Amino acid sequence: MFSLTIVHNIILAAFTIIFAYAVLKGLYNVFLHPLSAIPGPWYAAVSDFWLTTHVVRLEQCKIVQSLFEKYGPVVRVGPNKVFFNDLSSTRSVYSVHKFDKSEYYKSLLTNNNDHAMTTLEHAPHSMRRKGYAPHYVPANLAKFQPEIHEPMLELVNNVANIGGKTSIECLTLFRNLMVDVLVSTSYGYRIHAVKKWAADNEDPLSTAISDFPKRGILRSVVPTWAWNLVCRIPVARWRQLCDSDKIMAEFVSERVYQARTEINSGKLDESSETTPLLHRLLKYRYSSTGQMMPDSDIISEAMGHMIAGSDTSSISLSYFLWELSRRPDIASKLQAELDEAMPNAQVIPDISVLQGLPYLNAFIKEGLRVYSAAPSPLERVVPQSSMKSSDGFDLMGFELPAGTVVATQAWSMHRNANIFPSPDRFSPERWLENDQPGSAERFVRMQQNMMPFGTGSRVCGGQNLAQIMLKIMVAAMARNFDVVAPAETNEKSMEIKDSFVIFPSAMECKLIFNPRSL
Ligand code: HEM
Repeated sequence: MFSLTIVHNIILAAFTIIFAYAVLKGLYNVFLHPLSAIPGPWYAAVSDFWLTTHVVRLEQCKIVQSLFEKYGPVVRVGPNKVFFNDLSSTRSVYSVHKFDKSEYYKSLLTNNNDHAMTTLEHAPHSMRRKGYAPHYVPANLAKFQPEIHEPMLELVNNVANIGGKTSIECLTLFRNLMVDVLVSTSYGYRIHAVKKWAADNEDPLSTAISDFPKRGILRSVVPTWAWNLVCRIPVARWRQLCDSDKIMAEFVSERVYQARTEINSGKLDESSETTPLLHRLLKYRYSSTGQMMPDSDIISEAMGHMIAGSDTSSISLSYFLWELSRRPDIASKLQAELDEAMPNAQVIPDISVLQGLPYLNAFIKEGLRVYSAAPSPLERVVPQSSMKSSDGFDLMGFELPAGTVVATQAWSMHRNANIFPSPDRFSPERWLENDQPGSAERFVRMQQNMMPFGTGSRVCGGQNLAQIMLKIMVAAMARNFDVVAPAETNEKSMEIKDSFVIFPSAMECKLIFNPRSL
């Protein structure tokens, strides 16, 4: 009896101390913390809990936007986190000072190893980037057009065969197309994911790529011991999701092994006009050490590109096509331009022709503004000594100490009504040149505020490929089909949710493609 009372009192005392500590810490964070002068809701300053509740409800971008609307362009969103919505601060953080990334990015590791996206520090990142960057320059990508056109036209023919009789789930279809393109341009290998889709066969790699982010979210909220246990649950679909990292790693490892064997046996076709990404990486030496890139780095890097490139592009295109289904005015202008530029709907013109089509390009710019696939805060950390001030970093008059996490988000930069009037309206026309006074200046301001691919030294490494793919996919689909949304695809099902990348709330985008009389 006596010992029970002691235990009871000890527990009570422990709870009281923890509670008192939490209250004092909260009060310190709100009133005495070096960031306490920064506007924002007091409950966000107390702890990270409030923002996390919105992250798990998949609505971080919208909630942050509502804070900017209420508190202005600098907002404290957590005890140690400040987000801003301002062009010159964006330049300063991402392009001039090139702050390192925050720990958040480690949740995107592939094969438990870094790739360009997850390498936090500037110097090691820059070494990695030099290895892959030459692959994505426009002149090199243009050489891969046959590898892109082939699965694209195969997809068009398969969709035409369905003849608009049933709706098609676009996220899956276009992810398969991206997987075909990424696998052939990265490894010089054909996986035929679109063909498998047409035959109603699932492609395990494509499924693994789509499962990987979901696995990442689950993995980050479950402790390792519990994760190892739940992954043993003998349900095939569940095991597939748990193993998505492994499935991708095995696929890429096989490609590395195959390419090394070809190189060592002198069988590699050096005369080929195109060099897949993998072959570049296999020959790449880190500039600082002169060492070859180790296989583990090559594998995680290549996996990182497959993940970064497939869902982002397929989600963007799905939203673009949904917009076409709702806006016959836009669809008819786009089709009129494409009918002229693509007299034969089964022949995709050279990319230089598509790049010269004003309405297509305006449509894609507006699509990237409204339906940016990765519009989330891009977190960086104020370094120990920043060049702006000896004590910290001056963000629009607020002194931020070293270690503060700072970020801006494309979602808000793209919805600034001073730069983009009626920002919620989808209007390709805003990107078309006109002879109204001030039009050129307005155009420059809009360009400066666009950041669908991020900005500065960590800008999307594959943005040129994404741009090429979006142009080809929109041109081929809009030239060949009229897009109609079935009743199940509507404002509610397509409501944007975000978890770094966006997706429709229904997790699908079903559309009907009626073949046009060509
Ligand atoms: C519409 C499609 C795409 C969008 C919206 C998009 C968006 C982004 C964004 C916003 C970042 C910057 C992340 C940050 O600063 O934290 C990024 C990084 C990256 N993206 Fe993309 N991306 C797209 C397509 C692609 C494609 C097709 C590839 C390549 C196959 C790719 C490869 C990468 C890589 C490698 C990085 C890391 C860059 C680095 O730090 O060196 N992305 N992407």
